[in-house]
Amino acid sequence: MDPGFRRDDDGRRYAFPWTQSFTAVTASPTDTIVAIATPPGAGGVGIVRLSGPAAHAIAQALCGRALRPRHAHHARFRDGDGTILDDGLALAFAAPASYTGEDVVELQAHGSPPVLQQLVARCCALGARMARAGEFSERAYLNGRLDLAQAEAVADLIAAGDLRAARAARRALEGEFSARVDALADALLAIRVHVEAAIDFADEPLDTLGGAALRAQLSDARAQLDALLAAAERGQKLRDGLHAVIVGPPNAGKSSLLNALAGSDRAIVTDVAGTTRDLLRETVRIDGVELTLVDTAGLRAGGDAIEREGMRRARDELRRADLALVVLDARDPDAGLRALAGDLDGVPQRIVVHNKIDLLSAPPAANGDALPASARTGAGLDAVHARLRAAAGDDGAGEGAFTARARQVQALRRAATALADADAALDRERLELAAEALRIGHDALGEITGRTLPDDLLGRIFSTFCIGK
Ligand SMILES: Nc1nc2c(ncn2[C@@H]2O[C@H](COP(=O)(O)OP(=O)(O)OP(=O)(O)O)[C@@H](O)[C@H]2O)c(=O)[nH]1
Ligand SMILES: [K+]
Ligand SMILES: [Mg+2]
Repeated sequence: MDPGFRRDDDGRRYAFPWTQSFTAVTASPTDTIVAIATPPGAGGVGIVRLSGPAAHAIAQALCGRALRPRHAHHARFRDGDGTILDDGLALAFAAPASYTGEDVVELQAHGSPPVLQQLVARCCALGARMARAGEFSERAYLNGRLDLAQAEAVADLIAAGDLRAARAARRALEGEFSARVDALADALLAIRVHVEAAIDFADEPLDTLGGAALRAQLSDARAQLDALLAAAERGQKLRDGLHAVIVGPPNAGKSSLLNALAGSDRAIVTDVAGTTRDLLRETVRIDGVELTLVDTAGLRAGGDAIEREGMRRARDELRRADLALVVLDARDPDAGLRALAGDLDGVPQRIVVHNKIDLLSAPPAANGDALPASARTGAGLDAVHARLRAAAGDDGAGEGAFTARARQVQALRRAATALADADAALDRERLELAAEALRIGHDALGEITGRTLPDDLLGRIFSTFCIGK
């Protein structure tokens, strides 16, 4: 069904505000869910969270008293036979002013796994059921407390590997990303209204129907979408971490560079060409930015069966890389690069390092984009750090990125393609085609915030969250 338009009784199309045409997934959960909200393992405090219509009644039975919303109560949590399971704080929130939009209770007990499990078991005996992964956030989404991009940002914030990723998730959680998607969707709706109206006057040339203004609006929307896509792609890298593969000819110093960047002797270094065979993965943090570095076997013709298998793995890994960190011997970098032949084709980004500059008799001459360095002395490594950090989505300012998931980036790309199609269709005055492309673009944007969402997507999205969130 077309979410942006309705037909009146005479069959004429009219625009229908898309935000209103969105019918929330109407499943209104009637059961009360419970889960341990703090991470597994022992801790000073552990929190059990309840959400749903019976949350307050269950907590009352457990604590032996009624809870006033938004007050901290000291309470003894008792089992069915009156045994004290633990004592702690109980906090109640009344619907709709809670994380999920339902009645919620948080029980803060001692962070002992068996105690917390007993509390959960008691809540279940009193009528709750165990929450599925992500079910609290799913309910928050279903009750309109968060849109989908914000709900995903909650999971991203929890999983953030470093401060920059956390900040980007925070921005998405505060709705900045959603607001930009919504603004763009509104702009597209206006364009759709215009095109649909023009279809009804198909005999007239588009120019007389405000065609120029329409084209200007569309090109504006495309520019906004491109900027949003760039910010989302940067955020996706922050979220997923950059996957950088170190490649180069044997003995160029790849393993030495990995060790220097990781700050520890992870990889075996010898002067024997062909030392590294297996892939060696290392998560490194460069000035607070997390990325995965993979050391690989040196690429060259020949080699024994083990080395050839190593090279096969290296090439395989390179195909999945976001970035190739190419290490060449500074004394003859060109020969090294030639040895890599077509191996670097298709890798989205590369950083070339001319290593072993300590062995040069003269200081290295500027050589294109290549970074002169020495894994042995540490010379030039700052520049390697800076380039890696930039490639990992940190533009220095660190602003402007939103954590984004592959799902969201794909939807933005689909929208961008659709708008390009719409533009091309308008060039040819094919209004029906343009209208259809605009609808596809509009729907793609709606998927990001969850305003237009294929039903099966919802379950898949929330099942990737952790329990208790
Ligand atoms: N002088 C100098 N020697 C280096 C430097 N980097 C690495 N080496 C030496 O070069 C040799 C090869 O280093 P590796 O790190 O094992 O090189 P690799 O590229 O991993 O080699 P393979 O795994 O065999 O492909 C070792 O003897 C290192 O000590 C450097 O910056 N300066
Ligand atoms: K070596
Ligand atoms: Mg090596």
